[in-house]
This record gives sequence, C-alpha cells and structure tokens, in this order.
Amino acid sequence: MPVSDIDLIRAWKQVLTLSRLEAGQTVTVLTGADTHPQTLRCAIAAAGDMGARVNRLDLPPVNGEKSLSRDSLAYLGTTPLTGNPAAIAALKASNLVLDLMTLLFSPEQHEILQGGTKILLAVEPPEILCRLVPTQADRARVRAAAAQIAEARQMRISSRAGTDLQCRLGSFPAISEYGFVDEPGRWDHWPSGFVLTWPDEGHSNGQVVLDRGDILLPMKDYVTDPITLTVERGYVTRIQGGLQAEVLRDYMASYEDPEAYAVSHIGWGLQPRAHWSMLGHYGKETHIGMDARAFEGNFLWSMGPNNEAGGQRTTACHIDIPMRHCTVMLDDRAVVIDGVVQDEPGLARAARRKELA
Ligand SMILES: O=c1ccc(O)c[nH]1
Repeated sequence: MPVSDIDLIRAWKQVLTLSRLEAGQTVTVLTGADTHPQTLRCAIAAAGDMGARVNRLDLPPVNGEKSLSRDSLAYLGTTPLTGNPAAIAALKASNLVLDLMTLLFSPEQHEILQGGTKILLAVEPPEILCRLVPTQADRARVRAAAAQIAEARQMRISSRAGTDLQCRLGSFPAISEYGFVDEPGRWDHWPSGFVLTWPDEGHSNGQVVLDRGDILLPMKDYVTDPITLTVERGYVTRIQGGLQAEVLRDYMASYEDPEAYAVSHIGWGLQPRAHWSMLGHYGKETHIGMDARAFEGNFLWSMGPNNEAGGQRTTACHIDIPMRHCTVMLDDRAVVIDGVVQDEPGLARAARRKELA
C-alpha cells in the first residue's frame, strides 16, 4: 500500500543526513524511463529542503531489446553513460548522485566514484524504501561483518540440504551495503543491509543445493524442487534438477557467455526489516527483490560479474541466489548457523522467535 509524500520525504532526509549531505553541495538526480515519480518528487524536495543545489539528469534506456527480463539488475555492463561524456562530466561534478535508474556494476560508475562523487542507488518502490530506511545501527552491524570477512582466508558454506561450498578469500575487499553513502567515493544501495565479497578467481569448489524456499533472482521465484549446482575452480559446471533448473539453464544460455557461470559475490543478509516471505506479495515487475537479498541470516551468493570488486569479468548476466538455512564459516568461525546470524542482534532475535514458536 502507498506511503505519503511526508513519509517518503522524511525517509529521504534520514538517508541524506546519514549520507552527510551539506547545504550548498550539488546533488544530481539520475532518472530513467522507469523512475518512480513519487521517489523522484520526494528526493528533490528533501535535498532541496536541506539546502543542496539539485539537478536532474534524465537518461534514455538501454539494453531493453537484449534482456529477457524487465528487472533493471538482470542485464549489466553497458549503461546510458557508456560513451556519454557530457553525462559523466555532470555526475563527476556532483557531490552526490541519487541513482533512480540503475547504473550498477558499470565501468563508468567506477570512474565517477574515483573522483570522490558519492552514488546512492534507490529504485525499490516508495513503501519498501520507507520500511527499509537505513540506520547507523545497520551500518555498524554490516561493517562488523565486513571486518570478519577481511580477516578470513576461506568462506565455507554448508546446509542439511547438501550444500558444501569452499571459497578462498583474499584477492577482493569485503563490501558493506547498508543503504547510505557517508564517505567520499562510496556507492551504496537503499534498501540493503548485507555484506559481500568475491572469492579468489578460480578458487570456489564444491556444490550448492538449492532447497525449497531458496530464491532465484532476477526471476523472483521460490525454488520448489531442489537444484544442484556443481562448482569447479570458480565456475558452475552443472545445473541439475527439475523444471526450474531447466529454466535457469535456458535463461543463462541465452547470454551465450561462459563468464556468466562464474561465482560472483558471496555473503549474508543482516537486515531484520527485510523479509523472506515478501516475494509472494509483489508482482515481479513492481520491485527488484532487495528483501530477498537482505533478509537476516540468508546466504546470498551469485553468478556473473566481478568488476564491481575490481575484477576483470563484466558479463551481462547476473544471477543472485539468496538461500535459507545455511551455515557460513569464516575459517573456523561460524558467522551464520542454520540461517541464524551469530552476532548479538541475530542471537537475540532467534531466542525471541524460539519463545514464540
Ligand atoms: O545491491 C545489490 C544488488 C544486487 C547485487 O547483486 C548486489 N548488490
């Protein structure tokens, strides 16, 4: 159901304050064909009310005729900024870019960030933005998890369903996604609340068994029949199962790109206000599935690009797979056990749910 402009302006002001927006700074709101009008209206009102100089840059859509999905995260790589020096110059000259159209994982985005410009992606519907408005507590929790990853040399993921995946760590940084951009050159995504990193190239091995209730994105489907993915030296070499496995194989084959099968980011969800069950209530084209990526205690892994982390792989195909009931080990430390995050908030919530069960 909808939220009022007042609610959304308040949420934008919370995010912009956490992002350290100062009066007199330049904000450029990046819009596209699918930009939500209320999100745009309230972003401009909030930034303007905080004394910023607010510009708007509207860019034409790209890749529509190539992608099988209308989801803005389904087809990555080239963006409306590709070969568009005038637009890139405007964003580089801004202190803060509010990306209401989805630049994600693009080489141009890195170029803009390197100049110190901050970029905040926000394309979920207004009521989801309000429900998942970020807090300093979200930031502290995600950064604590990122510090755990930074110390580790291996992530091992297992489950009763049969998952057993070992990923060597060390080449790539841990990335914190907590929903606001409080440092120069930072990119973040509102809503979020999860931590991720990339395994060393060629050093992921084992198998992933998707069990009933695990989620496939951008399809936004709950898995109903188990899918087994074999992982060898950093690539998914087999995808076995029933109809959903066949659909996944067919979709990925449509990219005709062997790099699509590479293990991409790995990590876990830390956002208690995001919910696994939400997918059942929204049409697939009304959101991009951030509840699924962020719900507390998921193991989120993916296939496809690693240029986001500084790697060389820029495949257009990106599959995100949030899983339930996994155990995530960093070296010999369990950070998630059977879907329960092993930090104070996670354990306290699990104890409360146990009392209620
Ligand atoms: O915010 C995001 C969205 C998609 C993704 O794969 C990573 N982070």
